[in-house]
Amino acid sequence: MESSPASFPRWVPSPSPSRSLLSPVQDPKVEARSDHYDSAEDVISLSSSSMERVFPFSIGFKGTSASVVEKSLEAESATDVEPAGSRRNGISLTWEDLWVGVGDGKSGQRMILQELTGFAQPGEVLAIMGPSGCGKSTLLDALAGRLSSSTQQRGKILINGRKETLAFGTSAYVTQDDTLMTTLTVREAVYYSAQLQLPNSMSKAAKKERAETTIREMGLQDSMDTKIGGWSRKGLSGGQKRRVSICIEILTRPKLLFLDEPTSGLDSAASYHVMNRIVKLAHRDGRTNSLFGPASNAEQFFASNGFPCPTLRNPSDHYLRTINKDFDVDIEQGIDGKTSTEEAINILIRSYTWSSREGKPSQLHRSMPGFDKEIGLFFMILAPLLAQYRLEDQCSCL
Ligand SMILES: Nc1ncnc2c1ncn2[C@@H]1O[C@H](COP(=O)(O)OP(=O)(O)OP(=O)(O)O)[C@@H](O)[C@H]1O
Repeated sequence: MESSPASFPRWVPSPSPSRSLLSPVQDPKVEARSDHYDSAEDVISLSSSSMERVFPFSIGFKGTSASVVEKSLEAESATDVEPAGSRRNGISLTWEDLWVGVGDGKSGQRMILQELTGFAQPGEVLAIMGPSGCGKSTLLDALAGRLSSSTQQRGKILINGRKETLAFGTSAYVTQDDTLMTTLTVREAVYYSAQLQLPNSMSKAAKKERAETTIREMGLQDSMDTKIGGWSRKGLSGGQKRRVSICIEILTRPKLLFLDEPTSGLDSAASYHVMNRIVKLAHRDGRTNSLFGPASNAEQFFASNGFPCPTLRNPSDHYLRTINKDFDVDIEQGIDGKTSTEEAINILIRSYTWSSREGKPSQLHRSMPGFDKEIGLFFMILAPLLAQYRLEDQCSCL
């Protein structure tokens, strides 16, 4: 019996990064290239809402005084829920010609990211997809200004088209690793965090209410009084811990939210609900059209290059299968019985480079001289697909 692919649930992709909060790398080359973007088409963004926590963007971050933070938070609490479609407080994020490298132990440098360009706009949820180790976390770390000091970065990262400092609390980052106090209950962890993060102008009762609402939003109402637990004492499951981490980060309704694998450890229903909630938070500040085009373009892109998604296969799985060459040694026949992964990657890179030069997928994209295949593949997937893979498109398929 044959079923329609549309009747099958699709995997909800999850963004990534994971490292500790560190000072941004101050690269003189980056500083020197801090032009403004004039065109709306030259802009990107992630999700949205409002407030809290340091956002050490790699360009121009100078820190923000507590009073500014407080004002920002107070203003936010006054307009906590904005009408759907409003982009008034949204943040657009653009990155262009972004390079990140690390020392290779000798005197050279190994590039992790090369010449990446993209954007995210308010009200949008973008998913970054790519094989393990291709640099997804590094990209998000770079965008969030969290690259470790052992890395070097150059390129432009612009906020609302400008080299700008975000007020404290404007962005939040849910890391891959859950760093939670194991002895606290869910209610305590989220409430204490609300007390620390939310402005003094909010009453204790309002903070408590915000904490409990957020816990419910993440479907943790039945675990409110469960201790988080750790290796010595079992408490929450891994997926529940992920949700507590997300709760803590969205308490303040940040305008820019970076999530590193927010659904790891969650079953498909929980993944759907968590992502659905995140999408709703993003929509609170307004839905925008991605210049990279809708997620469905990805299917067309792969199909037109000779790699159509087979019936009943999840498209996201198909893309990753097509470009992941880590296990090529196990694949004798190539991905379609004749083409090797290496060849498939080259075909996709050439096609994307050509189409971008023709101005098709992205006017932001520049020619990519000298980028290696791994990075090319990363760019291929990250720029046209990653940035295109909007969660609302995914969710609507579920
Ligand atoms: N600070 C660093 N020093 C040295 N190498 C690094 C550093 N940061 C990242 N790398 C390397 O860069 C590559 C990309 O790492 P990254 O964590 O960004 O990949 P990823 O796509 O997020 O992988 P995964 O999906 O498996 O989490 C890896 O080979 C990693 O070892």
